[in-house]
Amino acid sequence: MSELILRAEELDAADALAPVRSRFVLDDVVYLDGNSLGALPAHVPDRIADVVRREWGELRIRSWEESGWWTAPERIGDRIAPLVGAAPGQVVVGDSTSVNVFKAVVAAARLAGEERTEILVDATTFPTDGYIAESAARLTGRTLRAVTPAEVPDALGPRTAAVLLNHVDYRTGRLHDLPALTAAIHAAGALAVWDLCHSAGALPVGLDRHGVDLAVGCTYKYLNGGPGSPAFLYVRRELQPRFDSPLPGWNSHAEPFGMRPSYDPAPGAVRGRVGTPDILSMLSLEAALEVWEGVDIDAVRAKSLALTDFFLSCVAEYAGGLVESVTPTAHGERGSQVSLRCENAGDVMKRLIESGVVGDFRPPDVLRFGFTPLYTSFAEAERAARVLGAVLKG
Ligand SMILES: Cc1ncc(COP(=O)(O)O)c(C=O)c1O
Ligand SMILES: Nc1c(O)cccc1C(=O)C[C@H](N)C(=O)O
Repeated sequence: MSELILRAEELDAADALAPVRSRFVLDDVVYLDGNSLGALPAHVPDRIADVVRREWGELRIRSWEESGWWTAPERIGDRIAPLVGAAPGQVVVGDSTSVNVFKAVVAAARLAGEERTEILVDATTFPTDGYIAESAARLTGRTLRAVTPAEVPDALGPRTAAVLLNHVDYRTGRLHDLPALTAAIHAAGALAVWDLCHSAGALPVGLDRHGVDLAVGCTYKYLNGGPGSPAFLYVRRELQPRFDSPLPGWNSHAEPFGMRPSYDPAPGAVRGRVGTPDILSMLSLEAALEVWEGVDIDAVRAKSLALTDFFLSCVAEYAGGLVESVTPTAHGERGSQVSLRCENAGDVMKRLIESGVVGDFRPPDVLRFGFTPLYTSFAEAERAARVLGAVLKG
């Protein structure tokens, strides 16, 4: 047996998170795409069957109150809050990430005041954030400038209203320095809006500690909420009274059943709600979050770094010289994925998937491998690198 296989066995035997894997539905496939769609937690189907059959089928309309449907967005927000370092009452769940990016950027521009005429957006962002920021800028009468996160400190100035950044780059897996960038944005008098899609559930974020103003994130990646599960929006407590939503639907009204013609926003995170929540998806997410019972996000981070370190050393052994890592080696700059560049990456990923290793391909030449510490083992990291080496050597 190779040394790396033995090493993987030792690492798995010493892994305190290893038992959490049994909380998920998994098979023999090495699933390294949890950074796109997390695996199914085993108890979710029964919970959803109960929601459909009993809460909807039998209780019907009564469930809005009796089954806690009405308050699900803020209740589930409070369940996500500790994972992203937020005290209760600041996170609300609902809508897609894209819609929440829109709410957050428009609200940030409004909070910044009219004399601040420019919004900065991460030039390396997942495209939806760029599209939405452009529209938000146009609607609020601001100009939009795309800069890389490294260029942000120099681009800031008295005209900057808000800056929209990704915590982890979806393509390279680079972790950006949220504390330092947030501090620089604040020093310029602007607001910091963070997209946590690739960090929520993968590493500690520390939203409150670092004074982040607004943040959004999806729940179908490392939070395993299921395909299209609702996103979350964080609004820092001090900003909530002035948070002026561009989508002030009736669910965010102080008295939604008052059916008043004029809008009076609810206090707190509820102000980030819009319309009727997607209850089936929302309650799937709530059930999925139970896998975090007894799990410490710092332990998740430690395992994530150990997994990606180990995978990189296995890649060096099995595929050295055939791929180039575009993910930083420094721990402080790495999220929970490894991105490797190679020729014909699209075809390579197809062959990997046929061989039982699922990652994904992002144009033009990146193979992405996401490591979900709740269910990925070191043996799987070794096997993925070994199969990659075999595929590349043809
Ligand atoms: C950084 C980032 N933002 C946003 C999204 C997606 O937004 P939505 O949930 O609206 O599809 C993704 C991935 O899909 C993403 O990686
Ligand atoms: N949101 C997705 C979807 O609806 C279909 C397929 C993939 C996705 C993704 O999550 C893509 C992902 N954000 C990425 O980092 O590429």
